[in-house]
Amino acid sequence: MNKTEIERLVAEAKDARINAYTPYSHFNVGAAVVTDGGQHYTGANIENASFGLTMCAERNAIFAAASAGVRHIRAIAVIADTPNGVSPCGACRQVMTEFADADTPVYLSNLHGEVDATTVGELLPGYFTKGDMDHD
Ligand SMILES: O=c1ccn([C@H]2C[C@H](O)[C@@H](CO)O2)c(=O)[nH]1
Ligand SMILES: [Zn+2]
Repeated sequence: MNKTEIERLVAEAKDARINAYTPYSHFNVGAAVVTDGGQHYTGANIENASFGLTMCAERNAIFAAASAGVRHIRAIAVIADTPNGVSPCGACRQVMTEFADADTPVYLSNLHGEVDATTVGELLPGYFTKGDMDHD
């Protein structure tokens, strides 16, 4: 991902954040993914009165891509109003691994222009995969 591509993905995550539905936490998150084919998908966090049913921005973006038939993601950006780049929750880290590689870039961003580049593998070392279900 070059600088222009990263800036575009972070800007898309920021735009998606506008549609966050957060009457309970008031913590708005946006996410954007770009696929191997160059298609872009976004998501925002959507809360529920039954709090546990809340869905994070990252998973909404990834599931939007997957629902459109995408099976591999090239990069992910996440943004929130945080002091440093927002830290994805454990569930989203695991879901990222399903359609990405250990070295797939993840850009953790905030509204002050911070963009911390990390990877799916760094975010969740030892993540559970298909191969972990193999047995004889
Ligand atoms: O990486 C994260 C962390 C939290 N949230 C959402 C879930 C909930 O709506 C709010 C507070 O946890 O932030 C996300 O969307 N992504
Ligand atoms: Zn999450």
